[in-house]
Order: sequence, then structure tokens, then C-alpha cells
Amino acid sequence: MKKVRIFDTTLRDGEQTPGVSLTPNDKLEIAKKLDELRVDVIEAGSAITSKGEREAIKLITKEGLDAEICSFVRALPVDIDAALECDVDSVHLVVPTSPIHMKYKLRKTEDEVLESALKAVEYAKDHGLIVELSAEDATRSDINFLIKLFNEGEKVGADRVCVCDTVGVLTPQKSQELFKKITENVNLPVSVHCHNDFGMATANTCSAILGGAIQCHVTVNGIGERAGNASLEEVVTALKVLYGYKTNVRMEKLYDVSRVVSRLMKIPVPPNKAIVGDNAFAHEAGIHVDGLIKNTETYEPIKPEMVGNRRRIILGKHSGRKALKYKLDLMGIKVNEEQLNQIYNKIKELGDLGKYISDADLLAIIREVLGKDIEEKVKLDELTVVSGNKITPIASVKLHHIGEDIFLIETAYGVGPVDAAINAIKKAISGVADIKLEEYRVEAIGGGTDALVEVIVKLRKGSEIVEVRKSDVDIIRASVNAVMEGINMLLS
Ligand SMILES: CC(=O)SCCNC(=O)CCNC(=O)[C@H](O)C(C)(C)COP(=O)(O)OP(=O)(O)OC[C@H]1O[C@@H](n2cnc3c(N)ncnc32)[C@H](O)[C@@H]1OP(=O)(O)O
Ligand SMILES: CC(=O)C(=O)O
Repeated sequence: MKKVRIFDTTLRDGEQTPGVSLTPNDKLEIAKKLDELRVDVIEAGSAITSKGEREAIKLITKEGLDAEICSFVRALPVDIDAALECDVDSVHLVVPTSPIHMKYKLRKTEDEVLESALKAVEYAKDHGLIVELSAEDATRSDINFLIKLFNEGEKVGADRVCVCDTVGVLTPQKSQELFKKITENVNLPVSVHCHNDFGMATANTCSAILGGAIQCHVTVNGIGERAGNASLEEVVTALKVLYGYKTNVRMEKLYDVSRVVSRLMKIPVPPNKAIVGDNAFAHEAGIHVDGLIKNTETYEPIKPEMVGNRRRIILGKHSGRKALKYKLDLMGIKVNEEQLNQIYNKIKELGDLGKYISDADLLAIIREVLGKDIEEKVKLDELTVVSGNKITPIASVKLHHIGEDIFLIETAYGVGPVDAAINAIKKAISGVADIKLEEYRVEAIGGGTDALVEVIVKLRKGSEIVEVRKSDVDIIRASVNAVMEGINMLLS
């Protein structure tokens, strides 16, 4: 099985996502995650960008990670010096090669571009760096010029070359043909760097590998300039499952890394994102869930655990009775045929009203049908939140642990009043159970400052996860009520 190297550019091209910038510590946290994932190269940034960027790259190179640490550089000594200052192993030395980039951006002729590129490669090699010589906008360039640049680059010591589909105009067929021609005419290992302007980045990257490339540039969650880059999780999984190639990536960590990057970059992962989206293995339609219960392969091409994701059975308008029974069994709730039908009909009614049915909603329906009252284990007795322009938001809570008949009193700070309130509840409950807040989302219903807000929280206790939605005009109340209800569900 052929092995493909993974060159991760989340911290360089990914960070070029408009509006995103990371602190040095954020970059270090992501780099460590990428190293645990076992990518082969981490492009940690462009050292020339700023003092903070150099500080970040230095933090990463000092960490002694297993991955090769690389900096983007232009074909300029000043960029290479900045990369050297950060003690990187390698440089991704980028040279625009298309007529449009050379004429308008660089205002140089082909010969001048070639000369400056080769000088830069020599300079980087003289200073002990591994050099990946990359052709920017290669897919709109003259292929003979690309081959010439790469072969001349080899003569002055370049270690690898890269073909960049900078504005994402390749198609899978063209990609395979292009990489076949390049690899037939160039001795150095060839890498591929694809953008997603037409939603083709993953397919084009895989086709480049079929054509002979041995390394691909990818970003976590496919983030990057404009429509982004080829996504790491898609490429790695497609290469393994659909094409039969190997990588060093520990695929079971993909979901976790995706969420760390999403949190630090503040870019939510779309639910329908392949491989790592929350809907990638979620099923509502009754016919699908019935099939899945009989054999998961009916509607899942791979097991969610393979990529660290999990299966979610969602109840709603499209559910069938088997899905409901499956959910009830998971919750350890026994019902007779008539009760099952009653619960089922209520789910359909809510679905027809356009409602999403969360775990908490399901529990409420079950309680209504089975005639059981809500048994609270922990009750919110008091909540005080103080916030303002000259005070760090602080909250204190008093929870009544009903079973033990004791009060749990805690105070906590937060970045805002909601954060402070939730932190105080987390602290108070920590002695009772290990409950983690996995996800917190807010959706406004209507406009204006008095709009109803809906807060969605996901809480985890061990392997059990519950989702609760609560709406209120007061975001703090909605958040706290959602968290308290989730805690009670996990404790019951
Ligand atoms: C496709 C890609 O992703 S390319 C990577 C994009 N990444 C970045 O731009 C990193 C962040 N950039 C920055 O912080 C800044 O742009 C800097 C520090 C690199 C440069 O800032 P400035 O010196 O103010 O230049 P500015 O950004 O305005 O213009 C870019 C210059 O680099 C030149 N240039 C662009 N690419 C290259 C290259 N590969 N090799 C040599 N020169 C290049 C341009 O022609 C232009 O030069 P000019 O001033 O002679 O016209
Ligand atoms: C180098 C790079 O990021 C590009 O050409 O897209």
C-alpha cells in the first residue's frame, strides 16, 4: 500500500482565513494536536508576517515535536532570514509562476522569476534548511516553465516541489493528468496544494496522488483562504477508504482535532461537514435508522469511531417507531405498544410544527405519556451574576443536592456573565459527578434586544451525552436552565 505524506497548513493557509488570527499559545496548542495526529509536516506560519507570528513559530520549534516544522517564505532572503530566526526545519518557498501573477503581481519576466527563485533556494540550502519549492498558481502556468523551475531547483538543492492550485481551477481529470506529466519529468518528490473554490479540493488532491504526487497540503476542517483548502480529514479518510493509500495519521483523533481548531479559530464546523460534522453519522429518517439497526453498513460507509466521531440517532418528523424504540432502549426506558405509539405520535406532531426534538424534549414527552413527574436531583436555589464595564464577570450559585439534602455553594469568574454562571455551576457540581460541557450554542429567535434566545447545550458524563435546548428572553436564564436540566438528565 503506497504511503502519502501529510503536509498540514492549518497554521499558515488555514490561519489566512479572513478574520482569523491566533495567539502564539493558540498556535502551539494546535501544533501539539497536529503532532499527536502524526501529520508529517506542520507549516507553522509565515515567519515574516509579524513579531507575534515569529514568537508562535519559535514556541512550536522549541517544543521538540516529531513533525517537520516549516515556514512559508517568499523567494526573498528577508523571509528566509525570518524563518531561520525561528529555527524551523524547512521552508515552503513559494514562487508565482503563472503569466498573470508574474506580470501583474511581481512585475517580472519568467527569466527573472526563475533567477530569483533559484537564488532563494540556494540561500535557504546554504543555511541548512529543507526546501519545498512551490509554484504558486501552477495550474494556470505553462507546464514547461513549471518543469524547468523544478528541475533547475533540484540542481541547486531543492528537496521537494509543490504544485499549487491557488484559485481552485483544477478538475479531478486534469489533476491526475497534470501530476502524471510533472512526476514523469521531475525527479524530486512532488506535493499538491489545492484550494476549494469549486468544492473540488479533496477530489483534486486525491487525483493528484493517483497521478503520482506523494505529499498533500491540507488543513483541518478545510479552512483557508476564500473557500478554503483541501480538508485534512476528508483527504486522509478518502485516500485510505476509497483509494487504498496509507498515511501516518491517527484517524481516530480527527474529530477531536477538528473541534480544537474550530474552538481556537472560532469557525464552527458545519453540521454536514464530511467526516467530522455532527451530522456526518447522524440519522433521522425512519427507513435509514431501521436499516442501521439491522446493519450499520446500510447507511454508513465507515464506522464513526474510525474518525473519532459518533453515531447520533435524531428523533423528529421523519422518525419511525424502530428509531424511537432504539432510543428508549438506550435510555433504559420500558414502554408498552400503546405508550410507544403515543410518544411516537407526539414526536410527529412536534415535527409537523417545525420543532427540533432534543433529548430533553423527548424526556418531557416520555414523562407526560408515562405520567411520571420530573424528579430533580439538583435544584438551582440561588444565582447571582455581576457584570459591567469595570468588573470581571463573576457569578455565585447555591444548588440544592436534594438526595443528600446539602447545599453546594460556589463562585466563579468568566469571560462574560454566561461563562461565569456556567463556571460556577460546573464548580458546584464537580463534587457530585464528572459532567463536562461539550458544546454551547445560542440562536436568536426574532430580532431586537428583547428577542427570545434559544440556548443549546451538550453535556457529557462518561460516554453519555445529552442535548438540551432552552429559550428565554434572558440569555443567562436560558443558559443556566439548559445546563441544570442537562445535569439532572445525566444524574437520573
Ligand atoms: C497564495 C498564498 O497563500 S500566498 C501567502 C499569503 N500569505 C501572506 O500574505 C502572509 C501574510 N503577509 C504579510 O504579513 C505581508 O503581506 C508581508 C509581511 C509578507 C509583506 O508585507 P509588505 O512588505 O507590506 O508587502 P505587501 O503585502 O503589501 O505586498 C507583497 C509584496 O510581496 C511580493 N511578493 C508576493 N509574493 C512573492 C513571492 N512569492 N516572492 C517574492 N515576492 C513576492 C509582491 O510582489 C509585493 O511586492 P512589491 O511591494 O514589490 O509590489
Ligand atoms: C502557496 C499557496 O498557499 C497557494 O498557492 O495557494
